Amino acid sequence: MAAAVLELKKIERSYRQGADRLTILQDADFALVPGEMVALVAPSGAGKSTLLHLAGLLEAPDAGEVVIGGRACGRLNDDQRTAIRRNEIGFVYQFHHLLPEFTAEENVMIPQMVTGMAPGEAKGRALQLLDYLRVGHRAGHRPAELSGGEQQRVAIARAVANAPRVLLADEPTGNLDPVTAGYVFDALEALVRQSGLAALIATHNHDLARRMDRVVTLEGGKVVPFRH
Ligand SMILES: Nc1ncnc2c1ncn2[C@@H]1O[C@H](COP(=O)(O)OP(=O)(O)OP(=O)(O)O)[C@@H](O)[C@H]1O
Repeated sequence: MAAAVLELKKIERSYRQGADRLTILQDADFALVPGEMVALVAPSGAGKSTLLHLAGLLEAPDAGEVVIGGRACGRLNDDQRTAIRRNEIGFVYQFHHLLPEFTAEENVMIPQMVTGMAPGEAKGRALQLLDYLRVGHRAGHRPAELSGGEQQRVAIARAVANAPRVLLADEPTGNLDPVTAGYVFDALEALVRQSGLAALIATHNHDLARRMDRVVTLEGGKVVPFRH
């Protein structure tokens, strides 16, 4: 089996709630290998977003280690974590979070230019990705002029613009009607399969979850296989 691109090792995470502590993750382990698509299905409030934030270095665990591409991230400083987040991790959220004043193409160019890529090259890759996700014909439009499904496909293109190793998605089709959700998921799946990216996708949609390689859930603070 290929080496994991994302590993969570003995992760602990709890939140203070008034006088109490709410334990979300306790001794949680998880690993994701290249080319793998894993669904994270758990009830609301179970800690899906927390797990994705920890995996994406947006939050730090209370204990345990997040390892990305073989590199333990716990002792890295903010700049080093930001660099890993920019280059190795792509995020897709339930709401697209595209920049409203910029076109679809520009939204996909910006993260590339932040890492120093020349505008011409960034534009070429943006158009290629938008075409691949079947929104190339909408490249010159601003987010408000796009449908929900188109917005999410642009958000996916943006998330993979820097060719990350890991894609983390939090309910990426949660705002869409079932048919549009299916189309957006088709595009996401094709991209993951074609690029060898590893994806962890939180979803409430069991039909989409079944199409992934594995389905996991959160139980007793641990990541465990989902059983029907
Ligand atoms: N910063 C915080 N401070 C205190 N409690 C928090 C914080 N973030 C999350 N929580 C609590 O931790 C629990 C898990 O939250 P999380 O957002 O990870 O759940 P989720 O499984 O993603 O839920 P949903 O499906 O509704 O998005 C919730 O009970 C939430 O209220």
